[in-house]
Amino acid sequence: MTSAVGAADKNPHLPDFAVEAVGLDKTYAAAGKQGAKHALKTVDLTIPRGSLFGLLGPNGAGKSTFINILAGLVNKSGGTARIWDCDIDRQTRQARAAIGVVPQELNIDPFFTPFELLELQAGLYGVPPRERRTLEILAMLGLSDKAKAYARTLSGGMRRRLMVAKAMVHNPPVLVLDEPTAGVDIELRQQLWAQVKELNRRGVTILLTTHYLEEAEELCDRIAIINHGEVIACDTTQALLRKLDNKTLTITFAESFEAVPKPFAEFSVEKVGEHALRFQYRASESPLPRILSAAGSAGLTPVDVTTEETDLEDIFLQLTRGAHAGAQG
Ligand SMILES: Nc1ncnc2c1ncn2[C@@H]1O[C@H](COP(=O)(O)OP(=O)(O)OP(=O)(O)O)[C@@H](O)[C@H]1O
Repeated sequence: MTSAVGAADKNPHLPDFAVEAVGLDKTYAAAGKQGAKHALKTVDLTIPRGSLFGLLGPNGAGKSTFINILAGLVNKSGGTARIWDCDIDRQTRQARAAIGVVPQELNIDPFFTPFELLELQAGLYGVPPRERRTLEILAMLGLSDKAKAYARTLSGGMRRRLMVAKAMVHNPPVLVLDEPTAGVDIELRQQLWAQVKELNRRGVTILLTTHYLEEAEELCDRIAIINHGEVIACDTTQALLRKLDNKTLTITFAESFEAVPKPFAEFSVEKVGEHALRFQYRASESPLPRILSAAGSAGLTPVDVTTEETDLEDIFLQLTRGAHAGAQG
């Protein structure tokens, strides 16, 4: 296994993609009164090596299903997936060795110390004692001085970091974090973000699921948005945000009008009520002087102006609404 920490980008033997999923499909069988659930619908997703990739979606979108298939915890119904160039069906052992998963729940045995827990985990993964990096991993996650403390005495933040440490014992080049900051306070969230960025800086490819748009925006260089088991957008964070470079300006006029007056023909504009117009424009433009001069030509007197910025939340809503209507993003 190639060492993730410090893995050089230039190494020609490293794969271009940390994860490649093609046509990944999952239907959970019906159980009791619950009907069958088509949770993943032929998902194609590639995660470039070295990226900090966010899988964003509302509850029940299929995020956990996707990562649990990669982790070997859920059997897929169709499609293929490769982790670090190893097929999860045909090279199962290598694929598993290439991935570390930090689950949502903090399942830590309170009667072990962090050192013991990592040693145990390394044993489970068959890492020979001489290859274990227990102290190094604890240091990397800021837990050196807690190495010999009982886990029950650790703070919530330390426990989260210990979960990350556990997922790193076999030195996987790909680390998956399932909702890493769900229910975590703001200060702790910032700490975890810093830690995740540092791991990524050291060469670990990170895939995280979240339903916090702010988290994806702050941390991730690429984002895929998943809804009802379908990927509805996948792009660099910057490109997604550019799509959001969208502002709305509403001007209320003293006069009423029946249709959008002619001088506003050059704008993307709609009439709202008897007296107001709503303009859509790119945040990078500043159309207000032109709009006001058009208002002058139309003989209208502005009496109120409001603006709204579109953010990731809006695009997310737009896209997910589109998906409800059966459209593809
Ligand atoms: N073991 C299972 N059996 C049946 N249905 C399941 C099972 N696990 C998940 N599902 C269903 O599959 C769909 C996708 O669930 P999944 O947990 O992958 O979503 P998610 O995006 O991770 O949501 P969350 O953020 O709530 O964890 C949901 O409708 C869920 O109820």
